Amino acid sequence: MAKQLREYTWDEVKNWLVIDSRVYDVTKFMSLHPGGAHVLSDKNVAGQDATDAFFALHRQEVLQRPQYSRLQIGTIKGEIALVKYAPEELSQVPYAEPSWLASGYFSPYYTENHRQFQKAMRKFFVEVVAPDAQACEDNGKRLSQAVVDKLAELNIIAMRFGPGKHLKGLTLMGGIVKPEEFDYFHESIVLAELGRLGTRGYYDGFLAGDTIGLPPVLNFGSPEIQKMVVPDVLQGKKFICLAITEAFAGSDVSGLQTYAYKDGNDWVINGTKKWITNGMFADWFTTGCRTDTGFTVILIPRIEGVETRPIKTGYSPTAGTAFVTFDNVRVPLSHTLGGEGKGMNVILSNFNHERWMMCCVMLRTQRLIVEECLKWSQQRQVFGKPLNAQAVIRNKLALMISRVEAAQNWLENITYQMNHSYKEQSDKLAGPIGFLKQFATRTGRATAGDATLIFGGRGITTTGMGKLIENYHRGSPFDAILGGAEDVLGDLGVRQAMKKMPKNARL
Ligand code: HEM
Repeated sequence: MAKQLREYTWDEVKNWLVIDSRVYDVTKFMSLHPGGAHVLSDKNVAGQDATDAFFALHRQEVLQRPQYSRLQIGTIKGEIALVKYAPEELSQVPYAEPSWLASGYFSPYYTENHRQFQKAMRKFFVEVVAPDAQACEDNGKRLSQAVVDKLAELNIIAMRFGPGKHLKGLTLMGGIVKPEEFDYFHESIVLAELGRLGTRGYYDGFLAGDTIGLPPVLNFGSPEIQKMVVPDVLQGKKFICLAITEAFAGSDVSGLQTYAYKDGNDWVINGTKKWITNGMFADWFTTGCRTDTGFTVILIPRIEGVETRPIKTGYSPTAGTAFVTFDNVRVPLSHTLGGEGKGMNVILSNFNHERWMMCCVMLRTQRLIVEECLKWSQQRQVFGKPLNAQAVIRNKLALMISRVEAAQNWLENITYQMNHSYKEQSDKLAGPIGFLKQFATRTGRATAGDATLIFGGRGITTTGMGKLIENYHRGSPFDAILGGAEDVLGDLGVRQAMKKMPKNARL
């Protein structure tokens, strides 16, 4: 039964704490307080309005934790709380939401259905995913099966492969959107809500392996292979990953050494793979192999001869990043995806969607960082004034807002093109998506640097006020490397443009 809260007058609360009109009995908590006991009995704090003192040092969510919320014994008579904890609602902080969600702004791209979908998706991410994200980011465990089961129930796993045949007959998000109406803006909304959690390792742990490992099966697998793999992955019963990079070679696919040779009706595979996202818990490995006829992609189940061990990266082990070894692994020839020697085609066809997904997530996290900085620079007092009274801080805010707004507008433009001409993607979209990812990762790291300076010591601390800044600063270099290194992608865009230069173009 919920505790009965009483109303108090200021005279009655001399020994207690009052934060935003809520009265807390901290008598027993004092000696346990991580910030020390005496601060709670200080004459400017105990029995006084400690709202500003509290919010200068703690995130709102501290008071939501059950062990602390139960310290509340009542409220101050006639006063109402000003600070509202409502993470599922649209933020009213300027630029904290993309303009299509900000009141008074208009967008040519989003419909009422996208808005309804966003509302439901936010609620789902806040209520179901966020607690798991924070726990796994901290303890390094893989995302919980309970969350995977929920994702499967709402068909969110299937939605992460974009619009297409795989959605046919499914009820998406309880029926909010019909499979035939689901478009890339819907998918971008799922990704944005994930990015808004601000937990970079968990984002990759959140089935990123499925999103890049399954498309080669969906697009190039035989009907038998698809039957064996696709339903289980979409229902969250099995997991798949993409195993291309090696210690020997990354983007330079010709340098890969994992070798597959034919023996009767089987491939026999030997080699190693490195930096394989979700490899630690994958049941299937969509694997790039050198074969006698060139580069071939082969689907390898976790069977005898397959070993995975964790790689310690700079972000949370919840991503399941693995070093994979294949030791005389035997799989039927029918596990070839896209034909023998035609692996390059399979891999290239994956890239645009992967890079676009990364842009959706990382730009939403970048926007979250802008929101954090706007809030912090308003509430933090330095030299007797809010931090945002300093022109150097406002200058940083100006640049970070401009960067994320520019990238968001570009992202929406590209998403619109994807809705209309996805088939022409390799021709029309590979270059722009490469440029956008380069831009988003550069701006991301610039914003991470600025945000760290705004937050100072808190920006390099994994808990407390600046924890999201610290996570972003540590995680944003991953965006610049995974899915294609930043400078390589810029170069790709220019090379694509060069191919299209009219031969007769002259100054
Ligand atoms: C019910 C009231 C309070 C609760 C539940 C509480 C809880 C906490 C917690 C959990 C932390 C660890 C850091 C974090 O997770 O953010 C912390 C740190 C701290 N608290 Fe409190 N606190 C309360 C009130 C206050 C008040 C009124 C003050 C003083 C003005 C205060 C001063 C501090 C300080 C100085 C730190 C260390 C901050 C840092 O490391 O940056 N706390 N508190």
